[in-house]
Amino acid sequence: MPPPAVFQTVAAFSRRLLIAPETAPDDHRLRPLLSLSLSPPPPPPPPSEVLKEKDAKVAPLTHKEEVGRATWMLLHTIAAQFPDEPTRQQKRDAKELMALISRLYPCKECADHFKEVLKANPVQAGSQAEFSQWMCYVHNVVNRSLGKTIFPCQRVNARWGKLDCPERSCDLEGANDIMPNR
Ligand SMILES: Cc1cc2nc3c(=O)[nH]c(=O)nc-3n(C[C@H](O)[C@H](O)[C@H](O)COP(=O)(O)OP(=O)(O)OC[C@H]3O[C@@H](n4cnc5c(N)ncnc54)[C@H](O)[C@@H]3O)c2cc1C
Repeated sequence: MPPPAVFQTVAAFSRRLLIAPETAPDDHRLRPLLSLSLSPPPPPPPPSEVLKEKDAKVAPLTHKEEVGRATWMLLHTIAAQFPDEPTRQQKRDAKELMALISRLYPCKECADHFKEVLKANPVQAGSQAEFSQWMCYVHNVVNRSLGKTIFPCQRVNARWGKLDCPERSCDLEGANDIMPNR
């Protein structure tokens, strides 16, 4: 015998409240802990549909803002991990990295603007502190041009500190380390 109409209404309402409308029904993170559903759960979708839904959720970065945030995260993290006493090669690498970003950054107007920023502010990578302060400075130049808040560079180590890797396994070797200067 089907459940009384009042229960069906409550169950339908609870599903609408507890599961975000744009959420796929199999997204366990957003499923309610307690569902009032009286009907058995729908059968799982065929594997091909699951793939399509997952693909949609991990769509490639397409927005300028997302690419920007991801790039700044990488650049500030590289600067935070940069050796206190870099080798000549590491100093060259830092300059080359920034030059490559200014040529290959996937937003032409951003790349062109960043070339100008680099011309006016040549890379300073004589030490970890110098490189991370320089990175903060040029990020602020971009922030200013976009009307964004200026970041206080004295707080850059608090925002982008050394990675917490076991036994400092993320640290790069520098001129001061066992490996000789390249
Ligand atoms: C090289 C480069 C050039 C770009 N040029 C352009 C452009 O010309 N036009 C455009 O529209 N977009 C450009 N972008 C993207 C833009 O800078 C932002 O990344 C994007 O708009 C998203 O901004 P956001 O406010 O989320 O934070 P973001 O600016 O991406 O910053 C990410 C996080 O870094 C921290 N942060 C902010 N400022 C600093 C700083 N000075 N030092 C250290 N940490 C800081 C904050 O915690 C912030 O949340 C560029 C990105 C890069 C990497």
